[in-house]
Amino acid sequence: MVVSIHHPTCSSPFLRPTSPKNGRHSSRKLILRTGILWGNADKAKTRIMTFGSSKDKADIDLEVGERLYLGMDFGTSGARYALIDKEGAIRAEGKREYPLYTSKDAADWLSSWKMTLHSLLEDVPVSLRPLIASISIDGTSATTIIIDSATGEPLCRPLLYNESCPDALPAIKSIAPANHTVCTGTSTLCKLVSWWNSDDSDKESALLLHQADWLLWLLHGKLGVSDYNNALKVGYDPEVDSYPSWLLSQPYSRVLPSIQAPGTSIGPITEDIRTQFGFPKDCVVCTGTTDSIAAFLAARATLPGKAVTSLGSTLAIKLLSTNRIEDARFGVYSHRLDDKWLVGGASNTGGAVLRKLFTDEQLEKLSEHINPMIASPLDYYPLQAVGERFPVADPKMEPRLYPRPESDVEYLHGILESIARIEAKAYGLLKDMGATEVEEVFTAGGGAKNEKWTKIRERVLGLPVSRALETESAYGAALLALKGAQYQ
Ligand SMILES: Nc1ncnc2c1ncn2[C@@H]1O[C@H](COP(=O)(O)OP(=O)(O)O)[C@@H](O)[C@H]1O
Ligand SMILES: O=C(CO)[C@H](O)[C@H](O)COP(=O)(O)O
Repeated sequence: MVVSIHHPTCSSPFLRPTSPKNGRHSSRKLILRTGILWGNADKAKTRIMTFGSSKDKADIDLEVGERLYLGMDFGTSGARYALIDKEGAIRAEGKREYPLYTSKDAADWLSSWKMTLHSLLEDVPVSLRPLIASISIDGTSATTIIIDSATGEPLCRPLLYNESCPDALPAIKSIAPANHTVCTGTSTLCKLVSWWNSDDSDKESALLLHQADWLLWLLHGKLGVSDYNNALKVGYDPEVDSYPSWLLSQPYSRVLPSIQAPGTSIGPITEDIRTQFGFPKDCVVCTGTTDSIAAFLAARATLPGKAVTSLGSTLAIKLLSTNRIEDARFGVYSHRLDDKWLVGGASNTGGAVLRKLFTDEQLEKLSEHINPMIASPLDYYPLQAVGERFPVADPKMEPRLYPRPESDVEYLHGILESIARIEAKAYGLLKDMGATEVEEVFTAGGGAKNEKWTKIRERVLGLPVSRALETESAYGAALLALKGAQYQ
């Protein structure tokens, strides 16, 4: 039985850039690969010349009437877009850092994400926008936004993917099955229950959305729609395609969004945004997914035993398995991918720790001097702050990044090797819990470009490790847009 919870649709919000609120506006265009579209009107083909890209592409021909598909990734440290054709070739891509907005001395993430969405749409080449048939977005998992469904205004600040609300855990453990995915402080359900129990605002028209849902709502204007990947951590059961009865019987269940499969057409882009950016009348907006699932989709891994490690700000692992496993005690859960399961979890270790110590340029230079075939004797647990989600779910776990050697090359080697050991522990845990055994690992995210790290990981994992065909989650979101356009 599918339970759908419908919400009144409030007036669609305008996607207008909000002026920085007492904060710096530091958004800037970092990389833009764009195209110049020209062609002889009576020619069957138009020609695209890309310039300024890191990958020189030959002239690319677009069939007259061909359509394009736009994916956007709202990750931890910034957002990207990828525009692809029906064969999956990239026609344009770009990225933006999040501008810093503050409100009452706290980060104003909603203004930052809204401005970044506007900037990414502005970065899409004007000449290609009329060809865009569909749009989808991925966001960080369990990033929770609670809004007033009558006005669209937030009822509290967004709670980010790695924030924890342990105060709600006892209540959740008393209703959910033992060690269920929601039984961890960083789960979306913990964030919802913590707000429900502590916030005295009027909850009558409250509605929960995930980051990707909220961004997509800005484009399609229909409130209360999510996907079964983003909804996993609020308790949705993708196996039976409904919220479980133990959740629906709770008073706060009425704030839950209705659920579609990722890459499902929700409806047309709103007229004001369509005309503002020059999208075609038949452009549809499709449900999204989470950033690490989008990274898996981008890697195009289709066989059980294939895995994707996302080396972004965090270390997120996705292994394609024929069976579902979950245990909140270790931060292990399974996302549905059609008729199979993406088992894994997300650690708080990863690139964000590196970025606090080294710039990307320093990482590149220092890595040149690392011999990946020699094991580092240094044993760290690289965390930005106290608390780990996976493969050990311990909110009190302390970062361990000392002793620091004189040589930064040795220090970086130790950190990269220590993160590789955490990755190996994670894959070993999944095998012990009965998931399909991993046989090959593809790498996504910013760390995928580090060939020395790839070699270190191959040695530590004892498996073939390579860079994914496409390493950006935005590409995976574009594949969801393509899917949504094809199965409207
Ligand atoms: N050469 C490199 N070696 C290892 N890590 C790198 C390198 N260059 C960038 N990174 C890391 O990649 C991360 C950014 O990856 P990205 O996928 O953009 O993150 P996210 O999407 O989570 O914001 C940064 O934390 C940075 O430290
Ligand atoms: O670390 C994160 C942000 O980058 C998210 O937690 C990541 O998306 C993993 O969550 P999921 O496995 O649900 O996709």
